[in-house]
Order: sequence, then C-alpha cells, then structure tokens
Amino acid sequence: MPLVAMSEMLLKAKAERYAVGQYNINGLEFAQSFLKAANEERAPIILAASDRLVDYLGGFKTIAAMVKSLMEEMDITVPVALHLDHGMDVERCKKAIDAGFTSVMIDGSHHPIDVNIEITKMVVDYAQKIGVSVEAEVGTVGGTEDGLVGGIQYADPHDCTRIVKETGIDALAAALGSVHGPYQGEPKLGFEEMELISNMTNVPLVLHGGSGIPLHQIKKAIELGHAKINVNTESIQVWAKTIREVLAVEGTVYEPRTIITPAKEAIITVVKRKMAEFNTSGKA
Ligand SMILES: O=C(O)C[C@@H](O)[C@H](O)C(=O)COP(=O)(O)O
Ligand SMILES: [Zn+2]
Repeated sequence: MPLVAMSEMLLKAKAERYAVGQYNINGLEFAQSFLKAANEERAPIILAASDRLVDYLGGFKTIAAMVKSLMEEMDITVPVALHLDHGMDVERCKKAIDAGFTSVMIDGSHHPIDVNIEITKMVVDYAQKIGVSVEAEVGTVGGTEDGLVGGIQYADPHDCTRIVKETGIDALAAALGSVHGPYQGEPKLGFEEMELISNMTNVPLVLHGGSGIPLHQIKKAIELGHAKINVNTESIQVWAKTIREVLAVEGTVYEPRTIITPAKEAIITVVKRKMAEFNTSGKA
C-alpha cells in the first residue's frame, strides 16, 4: 500500500471522534515497531521525522526510502502517512515533499502571526497541488521546541482563525497548555479555549506533547476536535529503560540485536496502548 497524505485520515478521525497517533522515528527499529503495531491493531498511523533529527537519521531521502521499503517488506496494509514534524523553514518542507513525504508541518509559531501565515501559505501552495497535507502551529508548546526550552504560550483564537482561512492548512496545532517531554505535575490543558478554537476554525486539531497526558484529558481533547496526537517521549523513554534493564541483567552482552529486540517489543506495547486510548484501533 502506498503512503497516503494525512488530510483524509484526519477528517475521518475528527468525524468519528478518534485521533490518529503521530509517532516519531528515532531510528530503524522505531519505524519497524510503529508499523508492526499499526498493522496488528488495524490502525491508521502517522510516522514522523522531526526536522531537528532529519540529518541524524540520514536525510529526507533515506527516511522516505526506509519507510516505503519497510511497508513493502512488512506487507503493511493500513493507511500510513509520512510526516515532517516541526519543519524549520519553507525550503526544508519542500525538500521533504520532493523526497516523498506525504505530509509536512511548517512550524512558524516563533514568528509574528503575519510571518507565520506568509510562510505557511508558501508551503501550502507547494504541497497541496501535489496532494501533500500541511500542518501549522500557533502559540508555544511548553518544554523543548526546536532545541529551545520555552514556556507555554496559549494560541490566540483570532490568529488560529486567520491562519486556517488565509492558508487552507489541513491541520492546526494550537498550543493550549501541553508540553514537549515529561510533564512536571498534572498537565492542565485549556479546554475552554480548545472548544472555542475548534468551533471557530472547524479544522482537525493536533495535540503536541501527547506523552504523559491522563486518559480523561486525552478523551476530552478528542471530543473537542483533536484528530492527531503526537507521541515521542513515551517511545524513547521505554526504549532507554528497556536497554538499561537488558544491559544490567546481561552485563557482558554486546550484540545489538540481543540488546535492541526487547526495546522494540516495548515500543510496540506502548504504541498499541496509545492506539487503544486514542480509539484508533480497528479504524483502518
Ligand atoms: O521531539 C520532537 O522533536 C518531536 C516532538 O516535538 C513531537 O512533535 C511531540 O509533540 C511529541 O510530544 P511528547 O512525546 O509529549 O514529547
Ligand atoms: Zn511537537
């Protein structure tokens, strides 16, 4: 099955009140684990490369080729989108699209809203005529973003409406209290603002910082229009924890396959749990 864009996936998810998970690739074993979980759960899935890691992962073409080959070799029969996460500028979004990514996020959230809209529109004009979907961000997700540690800044509903109407994006990441990386204490999402923005924009919303949010808040975010939830921290935490455990128990082991295979299994377990929580299982 070829890669698909995420626009249709997200419209269906929003209409049927579930959210498609975006899982970030940190290496070959992550991509394998995500695809296996999706196929076994019969769940649509978004595999993402965060722009800050694209060079580390071998570049746009390597990532696209890896995901496409794995889908063929693993006989993946559920819808899969390949997404550029936190795309740093217009040129990098274009490079991802040229390499075969089916979806891109242009993260202009650190610019004034007029500049954010201008660069987002440039990406939309390039992407949508060839069927690639586009996500934009307004406001600031807390924690680490683009390598910078920052505080939460709520998305302005008026800015959200403008960016949707003036650019024609497929999905909007409106920052409303979520945090990248581990939360300090209970997450406090701005549900009143979420409802307002969802009603005003009527576009599928994206929840960044989706790791570590209690299930009742996840359910409410989905009810209020979130159709995509991003997960990275929980995958990399379970990967690191499992590898530490293997090395502690088998102190002299050195073969990568022996060390990494249990970590792959642990990632699959986490992703399958997310698919159940986001109500994505069985939706493919
Ligand atoms: O770490 C990255 O570069 C990707 C993340 O920003 C991703 O977009 C995301 O929102 C993951 O959230 P988390 O798992 O709660 O950290
Ligand atoms: Zn993010």
